[in-house]
Amino acid sequence: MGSIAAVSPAILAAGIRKVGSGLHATHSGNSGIGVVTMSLVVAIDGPGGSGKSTVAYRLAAMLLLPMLSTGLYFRTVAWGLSSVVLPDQDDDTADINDWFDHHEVAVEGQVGLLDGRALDEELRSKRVQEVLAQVSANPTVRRRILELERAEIAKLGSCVVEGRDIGSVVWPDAVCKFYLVARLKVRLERRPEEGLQLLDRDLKDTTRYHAPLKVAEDAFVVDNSDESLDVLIARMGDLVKLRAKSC
Ligand SMILES: Nc1ncnc2c1ncn2[C@@H]1O[C@H](COP(=O)(O)OP(=O)(O)O)[C@@H](O)[C@H]1O
Ligand SMILES: Nc1ccn([C@H]2C[C@H](O)[C@@H](COP(=O)(O)OP(=O)(O)O)O2)c(=O)n1
Repeated sequence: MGSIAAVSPAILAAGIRKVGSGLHATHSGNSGIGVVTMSLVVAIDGPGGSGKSTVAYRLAAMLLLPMLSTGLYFRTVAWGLSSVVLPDQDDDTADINDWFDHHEVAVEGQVGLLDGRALDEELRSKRVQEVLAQVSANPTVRRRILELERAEIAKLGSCVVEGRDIGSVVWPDAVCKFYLVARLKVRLERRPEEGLQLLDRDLKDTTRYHAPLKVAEDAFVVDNSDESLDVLIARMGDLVKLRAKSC
């Protein structure tokens, strides 16, 4: 694990432990022999209010890559499931599989799509906030969303992906992994509408049995409490380029 706070990208790069190439060769074309393209996935994980979406958006723009906010899958499913069935953490129910079999969940930009209907403000509603942690802890929900996330990342090819378990579970071979943190006071100030519910979600996200929020062992921990976004993005961009070159 590294820290981005005070050291230069070159030193940081030397401290990275390599677990995979981070570059995936994908074949396109019906023959199976088609063009070989290389993809570069950047993973950004961290707790709520640490700045993941903001940083992912800015980093993706700088690197000219698309971004994917995986929290939107969980919020969209929480919205859909909350009107049907509330899953217990360890409940691997047929009901949930059935729900997924009969509904189409997708993410496009910063909106979730449920059966083609765009959900935006709904995803930050009280109804979603109340069930989000419970839905996110359910193993069936996680398994079904994991399939969607991986399919979307494979489709995008190269992208910046943010969430809770991207570097540890969804895409462990990401070329560069960041784990964002920010002081609690700062996070609460940045998320006034959520208040102390943020703490509750932190606790549930980090202690759930399936794919808990944790720092991947080869991730850079980035403190986003005080640094300006411009400085942070420039450093992170340098690191991604260094990592991509070394693969
Ligand atoms: N370095 C920063 N300086 C100032 N504001 C920031 C910084 N990083 C994030 N923010 C702000 O904090 C809020 C929460 O950030 P967000 O990206 O939504 O966090 P997350 O996706 O981790 O929940 C947003 O309003 C964002 O503009
Ligand atoms: N990769 C992910 C992304 C989100 N989740 C769950 C857990 C989170 O509390 C909710 C909402 O995620 P989201 O990224 O929208 O939340 P924040 O903007 O970080 O507060 O979804 C997850 O379990 N795994």
